[in-house]
Amino acid sequence: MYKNNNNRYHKSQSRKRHLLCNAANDGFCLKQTVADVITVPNNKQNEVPQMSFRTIEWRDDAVIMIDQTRLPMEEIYQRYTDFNAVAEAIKGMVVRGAPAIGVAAAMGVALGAREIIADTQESFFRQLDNVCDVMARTRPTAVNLFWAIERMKQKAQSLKGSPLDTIRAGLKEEAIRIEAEDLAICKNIGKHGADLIPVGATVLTHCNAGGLATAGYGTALGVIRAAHEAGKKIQVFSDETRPWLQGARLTTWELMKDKIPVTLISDNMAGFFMSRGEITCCVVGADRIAANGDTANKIGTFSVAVLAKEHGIPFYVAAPVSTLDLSLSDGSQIPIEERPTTEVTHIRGLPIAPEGVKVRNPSFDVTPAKYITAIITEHGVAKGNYQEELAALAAV
Ligand SMILES: CSC[C@@H](O)[C@@H](O)C(=O)COP(=O)(O)O
Repeated sequence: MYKNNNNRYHKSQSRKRHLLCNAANDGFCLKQTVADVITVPNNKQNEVPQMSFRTIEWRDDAVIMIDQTRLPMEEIYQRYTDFNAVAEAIKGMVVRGAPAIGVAAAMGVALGAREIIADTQESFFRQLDNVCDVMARTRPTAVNLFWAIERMKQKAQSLKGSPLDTIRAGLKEEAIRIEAEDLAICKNIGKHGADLIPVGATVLTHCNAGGLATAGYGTALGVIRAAHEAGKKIQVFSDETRPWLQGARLTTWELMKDKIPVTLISDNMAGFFMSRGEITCCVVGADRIAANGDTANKIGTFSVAVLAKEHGIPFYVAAPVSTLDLSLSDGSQIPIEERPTTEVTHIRGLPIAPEGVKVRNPSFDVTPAKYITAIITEHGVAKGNYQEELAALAAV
């Protein structure tokens, strides 16, 4: 048995204020009424002073997430108190990016634990398993989601026998801890990766592996941020990343906010700029990395990696060790999500293809390890023998 209640905060860029809206309607802010005014990037438990936006946070027993379906046109913060709605938000890309959906799933489990009405431990744990299953069915490729759910299950098990409110409080603390750790992890990825970026480099990135895809700072963009903070005077080329346009909408938005020089290109332009010597290196994120280094990331990453190899350009993957799936010997075993065909046939509701056309929409591809110059993690950099080096980094 669960309770349900969700709200939405709207930061109108023109009016510069935040509105609390009822999320039970169809999702268009114009129809919503002003119920409250808040300052959004503000969590006393875990300040993120250097980020000008907040991807996800636990506040006042609710999960607040920036709505990534609306960026860059509107900066809207959704408020969730129901785990089913968090699951829908993950599926619907309100929150996205492997580490960020891990944090969202953990917070969803913590919300679910609060919603459970149970007389016995058995009933509580049975219902908690159901909450975890709902979270696990959201998106199949990013292993961070399953890693975070497993961590929440282990936390609950460690508190088994305690009063249910103690277990609920423990789960909330664990979810907040996962978020805080993710930010620290991204900073360390940045530290390890920045050395690989030459002074004055033009760095190509694909999709969004930034603060929006994590608890803040980012993985690939964490490396770029750290190089920028070190004064290396770099610039970024951002692939638009069809069909969902994470590069055009999100990477450009967050880099421009941070005043890191960025140029938007369409996906089919990468080879042109590489052939002219205008790209120094590539840095991308990852959704799942197999034991041999094969890496699943946003669809189109593989093509960029092949082009980079052809032009002798280093191709780096930046990811936390929670993205490693050492149970898989190679990338052929990574499950690839296929998303709705309308993401390909439509842009913002407008059709761009004939009605009824046959469509495929795999959301990720796998880049074989041979195309990857190095994998940058928070524990260090693997280059060469991924089998051994990734296992060693995971064991730190
Ligand atoms: C730090 S995020 C790494 C990856 O999750 C990212 O590159 C990516 O592919 C995101 O895909 P998305 O479908 O937007 O969730």
